[in-house]
Amino acid sequence: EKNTAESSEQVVIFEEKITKVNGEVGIKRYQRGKFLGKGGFAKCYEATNLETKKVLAAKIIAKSSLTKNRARQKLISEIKIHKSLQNTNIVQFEHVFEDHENVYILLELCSNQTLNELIKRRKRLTEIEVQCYVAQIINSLKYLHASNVIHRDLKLGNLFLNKSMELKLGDFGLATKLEFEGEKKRTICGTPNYIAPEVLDGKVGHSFEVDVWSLGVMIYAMLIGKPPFETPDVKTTYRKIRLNSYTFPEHVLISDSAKNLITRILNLDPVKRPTLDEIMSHPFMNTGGSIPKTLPLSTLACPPSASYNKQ
Ligand SMILES: CC[C@@H]1C(=O)N(C)c2cncnc2N1C1CCCC1
Repeated sequence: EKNTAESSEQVVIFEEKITKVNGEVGIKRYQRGKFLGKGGFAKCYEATNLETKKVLAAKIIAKSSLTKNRARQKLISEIKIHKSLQNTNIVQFEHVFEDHENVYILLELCSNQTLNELIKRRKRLTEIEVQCYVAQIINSLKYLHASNVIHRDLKLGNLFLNKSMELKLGDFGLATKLEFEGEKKRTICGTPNYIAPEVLDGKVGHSFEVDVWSLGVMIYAMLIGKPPFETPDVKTTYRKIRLNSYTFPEHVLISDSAKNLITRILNLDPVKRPTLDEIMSHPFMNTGGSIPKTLPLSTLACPPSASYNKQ
């Protein structure tokens, strides 16, 4: 028969041996689909649960890449925290299992990639679109902080978009859970453009306010097209962050309420930054279409942002 590429392409299955409660041994099979890309130590693919036909996103981490204890601890922490979360604006953690070679993490599929790709394509978003994405980010952060979890790596590349362009916060590799009231964290971590000044300072310790800082950086990046402190060199970026040195470029028109909100959030003093509720009730989040105050957030229909799906 015609030896076309399809027929020679081998079907890759990864399977999980499960022992049911009654002691019976069963097998769960997943068919590996298209390559989604690399994420840290992981190779990511679409994966179909052959029983339920549900298509998921699989992060496959070779155990051989987990020799260093730091990488192992990070993965264990990511799984422990992400597994415990359930929110409409957080990537759903579906399942995790391992075999001799790999660890398999199965997550909710977000087929419209991330806000990072959207900004790269569109250059910048309209204020209405930004309000809509910010409302969803705040919804996820209110839940996360109420669960005593700090994300610590908020950036456009960790905000995923599903087929309906709904926003889903993902990648809990740098997240941490606070064990007691008022606990402060000291480990320096995050992505240079989005990292809060107090994390760089390293002496005072940091808490939930670092996620609010990163939200301010993301609002700026969505409206302007690039993050406020971005430079070709990380050390210079850190200096600009510590000096709070950024400007609003003349050629990009943004409203005074947008500038006011960004300025309030990017305060070097964490306690002076607005809370998530204060951001939600800021004029920037309540101008544009006259949305009656009585409508619950969920009915806030987002304006159509062109999705990637061709169909
Ligand atoms: C599976 C890893 C990561 C992710 O976390 N989610 C939720 C996701 C969900 N849907 C598609 N891709 C996703 N990714 C991409 C894959 C390559 C880089 C990041």
